[in-house]
Amino acid sequence: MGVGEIAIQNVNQIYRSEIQGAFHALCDINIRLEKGENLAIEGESGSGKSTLARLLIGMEKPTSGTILLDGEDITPWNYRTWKSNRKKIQAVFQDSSGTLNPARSAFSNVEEALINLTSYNRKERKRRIYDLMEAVYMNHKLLDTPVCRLSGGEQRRLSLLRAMAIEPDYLIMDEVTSGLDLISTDAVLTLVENAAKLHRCSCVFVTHSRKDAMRISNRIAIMQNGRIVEQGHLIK
Ligand SMILES: Nc1ncnc2c1ncn2[C@@H]1O[C@H](COP(=O)(O)OP(=O)(O)OP(=O)(O)O)[C@@H](O)[C@H]1O
Repeated sequence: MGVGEIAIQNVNQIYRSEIQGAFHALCDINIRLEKGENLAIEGESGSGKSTLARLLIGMEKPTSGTILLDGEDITPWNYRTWKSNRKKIQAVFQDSSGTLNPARSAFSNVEEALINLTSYNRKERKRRIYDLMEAVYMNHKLLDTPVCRLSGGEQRRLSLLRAMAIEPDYLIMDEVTSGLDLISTDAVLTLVENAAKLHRCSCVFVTHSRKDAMRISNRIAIMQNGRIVEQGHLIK
């Protein structure tokens, strides 16, 4: 198994509570993704899409099963292992409050990731941030603005831009286009398309929108009640 491949094998996620008892949020999930492939995970609300995304980035551990990145089982990884792999795998969620520092400027939020995870010098960092701002149709003037004063859509684009700036091997996106207007949606999808082509980054794209899935993905898995009910290649 090479760099950029994902194998999700017999994964189950069971939540237990006193009121509900055992709830199977994910049942026997099996997905294999080759390097540079883009997988859309589509399904109705509550079908388990975000749960699967959380497992892929170590926010939760599965009840059973294995998840292999580059052939390595990530399920036993602890906080330190995840931290040392931040360059490899990046995630963007609908709510960007967990990834961006609201008090700091847009520029310093992105630059911090570049300082920590790449070897770009100051001039290269600035160039990269300006180029990516253009790619997502964001005005350079916003770079000096504290994140807390950006709109929800701008914050989402900024966190995507931040994740892509460091050119990860894997990019996990959960509902990154929901609630955005048509122009912003187009900008986000174009950026994802280009990143996948240029860096051969493997993307997992959680969405409700078949149209968005068709545009940027070559594979699709459709979920229902915690199970994958259909899986295959998208023909464009
Ligand atoms: N920590 C938890 N404890 C108990 N149940 C949970 C937990 N997290 C998720 N669930 C349940 O698991 C199911 C799947 O949730 P999930 O968020 O993965 O769905 P989704 O397909 O992403 O939905 P949406 O499209 O609305 O975001 C839901 O019924 C949810 O209530």
